[in-house]
Amino acid sequence: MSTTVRLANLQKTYQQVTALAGVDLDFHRGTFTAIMGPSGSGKSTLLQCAAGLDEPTSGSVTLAGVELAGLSEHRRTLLRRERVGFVFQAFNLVASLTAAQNVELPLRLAGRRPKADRILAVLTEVGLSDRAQHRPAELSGGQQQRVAIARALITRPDVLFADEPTGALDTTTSREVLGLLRRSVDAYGQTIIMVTHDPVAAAYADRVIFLADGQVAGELSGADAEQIATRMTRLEAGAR
Ligand SMILES: Nc1ncnc2c1ncn2[C@@H]1O[C@H](COP(=O)(O)OP(=O)(O)OP(=O)(O)O)[C@@H](O)[C@H]1O
Repeated sequence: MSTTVRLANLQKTYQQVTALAGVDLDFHRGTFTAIMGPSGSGKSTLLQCAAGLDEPTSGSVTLAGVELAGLSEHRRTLLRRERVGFVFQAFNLVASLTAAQNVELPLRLAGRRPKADRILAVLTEVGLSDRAQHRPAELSGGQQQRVAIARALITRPDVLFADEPTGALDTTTSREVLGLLRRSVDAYGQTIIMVTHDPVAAAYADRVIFLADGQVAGELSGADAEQIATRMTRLEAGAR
């Protein structure tokens, strides 16, 4: 199995606070991984460092075969633009642009000319072919998140990072969005790394990594929501 993202002895310290205390993880191509852990355990820091949005204090991040340490800010930006997709809790769509224009944006930023049929195909994949000309304010939260996923997938990124992608959605809409992420893994071999607090969301992943105090505190593969919730309860009680 080929590795898309490799973290080696990753450490991150903010002033006196240790957010990551030596994390070693490999994320394989075409797999869906959830990152869980108590509040403050380092999940967002891990995601930010792995995606090249933040610099670790020490250790190494290799993304699609490229070592991030020592890359200039410009090279790092290009790598993110070409290799990485992002989905956030707050959707982060551009309010003045239609769904189709939002989806086109990463291609335009990369200097590529978007093809209308390709944009429509991606919007169709996320079930929004009839909403291409609607602006974010005219869409429900779940629809906005599906536009954000289409925007993240349009460049066919090596890895999609998702930070609490269902945090602002109700249960039914969350399931739709998670089903969509799962399908992108199964149908296109997308690689996904997702931070979540929700054991039901994590159960859509192939593997769940648990963090505690900035370190890997265990993992589960193919677990259901109940098994994941049980492990989380133990971690939150301070047990490893
Ligand atoms: N910019 C910063 N400056 C100082 N400390 C920070 C900063 N960002 C994060 N931290 C600290 O690093 C630790 C890990 O934070 P992080 O946000 O990665 O945790 P998390 O697991 O994502 O938490 P949550 O589930 O509450 O979002 C925490 O103790 C946090 O207070």
